[in-house]
Amino acid sequence: MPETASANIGVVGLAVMGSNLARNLASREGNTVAVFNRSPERTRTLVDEHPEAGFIASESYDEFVASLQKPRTAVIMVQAGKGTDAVISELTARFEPGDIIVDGGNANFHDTIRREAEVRSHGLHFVGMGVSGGEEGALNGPSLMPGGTAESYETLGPILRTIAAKAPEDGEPCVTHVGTDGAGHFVKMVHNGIEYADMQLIAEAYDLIRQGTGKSPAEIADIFAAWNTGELESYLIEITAEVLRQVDAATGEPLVDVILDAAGAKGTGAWTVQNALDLGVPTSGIAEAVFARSLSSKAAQREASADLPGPAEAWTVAPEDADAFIEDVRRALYASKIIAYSQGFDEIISGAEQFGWNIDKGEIAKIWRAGCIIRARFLNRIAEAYADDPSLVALVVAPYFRDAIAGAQESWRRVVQIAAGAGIPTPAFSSSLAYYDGLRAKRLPAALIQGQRDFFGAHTYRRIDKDGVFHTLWSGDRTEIETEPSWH
Ligand SMILES: NC(=O)C1=CN([C@@H]2O[C@H](COP(=O)(O)OP(=O)(O)OC[C@H]3O[C@@H](n4cnc5c(N)ncnc54)[C@H](OP(=O)(O)O)[C@@H]3O)[C@@H](O)[C@H]2O)C=CC1
Ligand SMILES: O=C(CO)[C@H](O)[C@H](O)COP(=O)(O)O
Repeated sequence: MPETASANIGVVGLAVMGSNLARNLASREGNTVAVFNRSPERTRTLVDEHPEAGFIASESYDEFVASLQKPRTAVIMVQAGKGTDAVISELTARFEPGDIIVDGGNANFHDTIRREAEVRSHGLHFVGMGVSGGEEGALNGPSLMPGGTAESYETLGPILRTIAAKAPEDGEPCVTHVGTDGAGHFVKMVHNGIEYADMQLIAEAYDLIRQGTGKSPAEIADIFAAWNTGELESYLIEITAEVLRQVDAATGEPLVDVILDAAGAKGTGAWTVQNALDLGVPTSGIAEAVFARSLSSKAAQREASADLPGPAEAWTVAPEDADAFIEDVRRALYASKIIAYSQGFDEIISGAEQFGWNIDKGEIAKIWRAGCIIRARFLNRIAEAYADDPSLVALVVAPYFRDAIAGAQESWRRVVQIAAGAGIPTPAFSSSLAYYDGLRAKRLPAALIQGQRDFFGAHTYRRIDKDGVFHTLWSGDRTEIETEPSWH
């Protein structure tokens, strides 16, 4: 048991994220970091490998809590779900009013809302904090999305600002108080949904170029590296080039050709879509990205379907057209990426309304500029768009994005047409374009759907030419009556 409470912050959970976050904290002036892990071996390994960090290590919750200065602050970095609840229960039993428990795991924000209320009932602060950037980000500077009370952020904010990534444009730390209770984890969830869409779009771009031009992964790596110097500049484009360039030591083949084509998922993308459905937000590009991973993992169905008929003729791009095709794909990728972010921010707006959070969209764009997986040059444009018009209804109508899509849309349409004709699945490219055209449409066939609903279920409809709610007597003389609204 430590003789004095000497740490100003503690970390519970010392797997890849917690150990790196603890080292990041310890490297900042003024911090003394207490560390604890359920299995003591991890704690011992961390302390042995990093004596320079000056960790105060504990092998029990009692010791850990005793090593923290009051008011105590502990960051939990454990497996989200039951592990988080177990640690919260141990800390809550030992912490005192005014102490702060931070959950930096990928928690479901509904759990965070529940936990915040429960922990608050003990007089403690609970901060659900989204952390993005993986292992490297946790160590050198993640993007941080804390929720919780403004009061807890007064204590926590200065420490978080020191460990967060710094935006390359202005050096601003990538952290902001997102909103109360589950707001931070909600925004992190949407971040991950956008991450799924971004990754799927990149994968579709790669697939089209590979199948269309026959270029090798290494050649396509060069294309992505070139794209990374322009408007598509982003971490995900950068690492795509790295992955495509990698050669498998065992076979000498490109690594991408020996990796099983079944994409995993831990659940945050699915949460984004589940909540979008609950909120009535059309995040179709993100949904397609989640479903594309599911489809890729349906081994039996894919095997059984492998001989199903496709296009009669094989498709390739003539060598003299290859550069133009690749440029079309680049533009289609940029336009679709804008849609993915537009849908993600739409979900943030609706979630904020639903849960009573005052989320500053421009600040969210700013804290995603560095440290996180979706960091990208064009986040500056999103921040500018919300600075120009904080009540912007959709990113796609902001002047910069409107112009960007105007410049890309002919390419985008060609790419989707070619993919459909060639039988190459591009669910994210295609659904993003359909979403864009759906938003643009002066009139949608939803009118027919309303007519059908009224026919079979008397669900009623509204008219374009007068107020009120109407029903046609379909089973009677088919005259129209004004009526009470049915449920939706
Ligand atoms: N990996 C990544 O890139 C990112 C991860 N995250 C999130 O950060 C958190 C930590 O991730 P990561 O470092 O990958 O670790 P894991 O998600 O693999 O979790 C392992 C850690 O959880 C601890 N743990 C599990 N169950 C319990 C329990 N009941 N009581 C106490 N401790 C428990 C383990 O302790 P023990 O050693 O005893 O088993 C270990 O320290 C997760 O919530 C994850 O979703 C967020 C952003 C990125
Ligand atoms: O949170 C993250 C980055 O922001 C993680 O990397 C994320 O959990 C990866 O998700 P998945 O395993 O579902 O692809």
